Amino acid sequence: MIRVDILSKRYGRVPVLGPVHFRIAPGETVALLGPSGIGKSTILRILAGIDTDFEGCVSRPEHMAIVFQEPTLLPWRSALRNLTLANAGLSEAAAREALARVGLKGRGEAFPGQLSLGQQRRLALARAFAGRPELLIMDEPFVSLDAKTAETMIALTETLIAETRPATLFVTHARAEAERLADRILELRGEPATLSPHLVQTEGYD
Ligand SMILES: Nc1ncnc2c1ncn2[C@@H]1O[C@H](COP(=O)(O)OP(=O)(O)OP(=O)(O)O)[C@@H](O)[C@H]1O
Repeated sequence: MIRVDILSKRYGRVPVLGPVHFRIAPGETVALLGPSGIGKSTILRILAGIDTDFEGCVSRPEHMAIVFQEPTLLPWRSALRNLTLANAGLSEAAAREALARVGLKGRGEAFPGQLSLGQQRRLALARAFAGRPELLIMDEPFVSLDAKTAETMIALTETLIAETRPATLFVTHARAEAERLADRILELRGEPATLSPHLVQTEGYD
């Protein structure tokens, strides 16, 4: 069980988050929804352990993967090496299989700069799922894509989540996207931001 218990988060003197408490069960997909600037990415960074400067505590599994808005690939490494370097113990055969799963069969030797942006995003997804993480964190992975590419990516993510079943927290502005992918939606509101009470399901979570 992943536990996030944030009492408060400030940047300097500015309070950004008030009390934010939620749990994510193994295999559950949770969407974090809210307007721009409310603190969604801040919560992801706290959950990922990238930001430790907050009041509260977080408990998460060690084995996690993060998909950022931009693909954040190593430009001087091949697609294959991007997968094996990020996932210790991943065999070359398994990495090739992971590339094939996202439609990049035969592109293992290509460098990120030789792939289109849509292909780079698919490579970033393959990298995240190939290691079979217990926790998957995604920060607006479908933003600023054309409608067709976004649809392909969402469908692919749905399939990979169904196959791999990590506990997933993903950030989005788009309610339709949240409703489609998530088992549960958490919505941030207010200043400093807290979770909108009527949307938070606590039953069954201690
Ligand atoms: N490193 C930082 N220093 C100071 N303020 C910051 C920092 N990072 C974020 N903020 C501020 O904290 C607030 C929350 O930012 P955050 O990026 O978490 O919002 P968000 O909901 O993810 O926004 P968006 O949907 O636009 O990505 C914003 O007002 C932002 O300006």
